[in-house]
Amino acid sequence: MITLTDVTLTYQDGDARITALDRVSLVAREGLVTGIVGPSGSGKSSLLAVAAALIRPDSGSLRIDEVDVTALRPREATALRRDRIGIVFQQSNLIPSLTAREQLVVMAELGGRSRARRGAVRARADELLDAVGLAGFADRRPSQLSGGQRQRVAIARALVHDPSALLVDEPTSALDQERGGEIMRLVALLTRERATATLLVTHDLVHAETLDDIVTVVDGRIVSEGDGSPRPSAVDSLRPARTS
Ligand SMILES: Nc1ncnc2c1ncn2[C@@H]1O[C@H](COP(=O)(O)OP(=O)(O)OP(=O)(O)O)[C@@H](O)[C@H]1O
Repeated sequence: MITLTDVTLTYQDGDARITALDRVSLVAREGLVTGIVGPSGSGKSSLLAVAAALIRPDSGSLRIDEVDVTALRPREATALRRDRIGIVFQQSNLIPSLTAREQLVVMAELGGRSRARRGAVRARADELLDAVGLAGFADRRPSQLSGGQRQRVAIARALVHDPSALLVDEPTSALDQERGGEIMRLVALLTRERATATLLVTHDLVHAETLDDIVTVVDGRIVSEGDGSPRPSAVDSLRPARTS
């Protein structure tokens, strides 16, 4: 579960300060995708960055499950980010020289796993690539994959440490509508299967049926939120996705 309580975030802008988030509170529950929508510049990415423990807010708190992240020392926050938080960026941010499998193995080894466990790490990478519809693509480099496939690798990579929080920033922005829909359904399916609390920023609602809950941000404030319970259409629309 991700819990933001009364979060305010400002940025220095010359002599002035911009308030990007203004006393924002929200709860994202495990097994559900909470969509964050709102106009450009409203604070969506800032909200995601705070929830990912990438930016510390000026005030208010972030909890991941039972842990108050805002009370942690920087090193503890880094460890928590690695172990409990998976992040998927707008662009897939893959390393060009690595194969799909290696992208996941490198992420797994950031956790300091020993060589003795290499076989297990590789098996885990292949299991995740299979889960995102990329069985058979493990040896391809990013340049040998389509945009949708690259985004699938990025999603698999975010799941390597079996996170409880999954944060996804505009995953469809580089894709056509059909591929974008496949990625959104995949995120929804994995959210349920792996019981992640998923926060997903999107600028449009074309694929709204894959969201369980929708939070609207305007001028750094939440102006509307759902009731936190799954919408029937979101549950019904899930099917195992294949490669795109
Ligand atoms: N590093 C920064 N320094 C100063 N101001 C910033 C910084 N990052 C964001 N802002 C400002 O904070 C506000 C919120 O920005 P944010 O990127 O969170 O919005 P957004 O809703 O994600 O926008 P978009 O949909 O265009 O990506 C905006 O006014 C933006 O200009």
